Amino acid sequence: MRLHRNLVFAVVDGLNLIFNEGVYASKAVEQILKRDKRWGSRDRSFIAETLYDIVRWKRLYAEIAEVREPFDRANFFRLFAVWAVLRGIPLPSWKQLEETPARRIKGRFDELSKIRKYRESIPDWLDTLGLEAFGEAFWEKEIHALNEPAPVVLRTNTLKTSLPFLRRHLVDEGIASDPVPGYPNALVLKERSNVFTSEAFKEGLFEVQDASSQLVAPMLDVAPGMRVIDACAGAGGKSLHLAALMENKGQLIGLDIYPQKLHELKRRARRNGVHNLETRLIESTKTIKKLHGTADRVLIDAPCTGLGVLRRNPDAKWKLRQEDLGTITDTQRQLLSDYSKMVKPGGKMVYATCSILPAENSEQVVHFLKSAEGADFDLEKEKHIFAHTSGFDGFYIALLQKKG
Ligand SMILES: C[S@@+](CC[C@H](N)C(=O)[O-])C[C@H]1O[C@@H](n2cnc3c(N)ncnc32)[C@H](O)[C@@H]1O
Repeated sequence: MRLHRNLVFAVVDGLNLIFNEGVYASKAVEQILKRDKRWGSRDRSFIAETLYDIVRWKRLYAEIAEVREPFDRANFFRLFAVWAVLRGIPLPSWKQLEETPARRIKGRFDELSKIRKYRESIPDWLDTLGLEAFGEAFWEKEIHALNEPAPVVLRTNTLKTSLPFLRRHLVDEGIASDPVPGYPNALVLKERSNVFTSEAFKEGLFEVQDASSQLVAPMLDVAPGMRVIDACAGAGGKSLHLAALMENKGQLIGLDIYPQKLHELKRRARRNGVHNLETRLIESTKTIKKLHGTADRVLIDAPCTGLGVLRRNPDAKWKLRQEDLGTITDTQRQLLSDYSKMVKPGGKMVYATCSILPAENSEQVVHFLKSAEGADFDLEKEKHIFAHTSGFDGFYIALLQKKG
């Protein structure tokens, strides 16, 4: 592999955006890729994948490169040099990369790989937390799996097509995919590709959604004609799935506190051919009070640490601080208490997170069931989904039923 100057410089600029300007990795990649229309798909993949790799392995690479934050430009080139040397990619003789000690890099890598927090490139607090929650053997497997790059998984939009038809349609566009046993609407791409530019996507035949995330909406046990509330709808990954399961019949209400997310949800709903969705911005407690006791089904896809989706958002390892955990669990507790009131007697509620931490998951449900609001609910079933056992994102999904 030959390294091209403008691509490597783009990577360095991307690292600066992420580590010095606080831009999310996904946004930084988007921003950098817009820079040069002449870049082909290989160039784009090189920039995106290298950026994600260096973000994922930041702690390990910084330790090997002997650089400390805040990083300057020279530090970013050193991180890049570590990335290249560890992949056996010959370094060009640019002045930014001269004096790269290749042999020392490999030696440091071998040495540091003996220590989990460096090998898996995670902050100390996260390593301690994982160890306490799961014990060493389980934690090692899970954090290792969470550092693997994630496959691209599609969810067939059954309002518009079927999985076999979508699969054939994608082949016609040069995109090969495989069904995933146990996930009735999922297709996993054989090779990473930018599916957002495909005709099938523009026609709303699929959404990109991890296989574990595709288990959330079916757990809510919805049927056409019901009144369903997606209380933390965001840009609507789960709302769109719920609408498909409801066959566009009944009423689906998507709530969130951010108008721009609901705006994006409406845009996606149009592409998906969803007609039974209404969005409502939560501006005060009144929005929720008006809905008390009215819903057959409520989904609380709660804001969380995102520790189950590190494969997609490796920068969460560095953005999240240990002290954030308390604020996040307080919010989750409050949402369970407030939003469960929207469920009708006899109705059902799903509480879900894309985290693996018990404190955000089963411990929240146990606490809720012991509270005054939770006394009316029974836990029907729960799924603890881990990356190393499922091969997909880490998730937690609990189904609760309100007594009749
Ligand atoms: C895990 S995300 C939801 C993802 C979304 N359901 C999906 O499938 O694409 C959590 C969402 O909760 C929203 N949120 C945060 N605080 C909230 C609150 N107090 N009430 C409702 N939504 C809230 C966030 O804006 C975010 O969109």
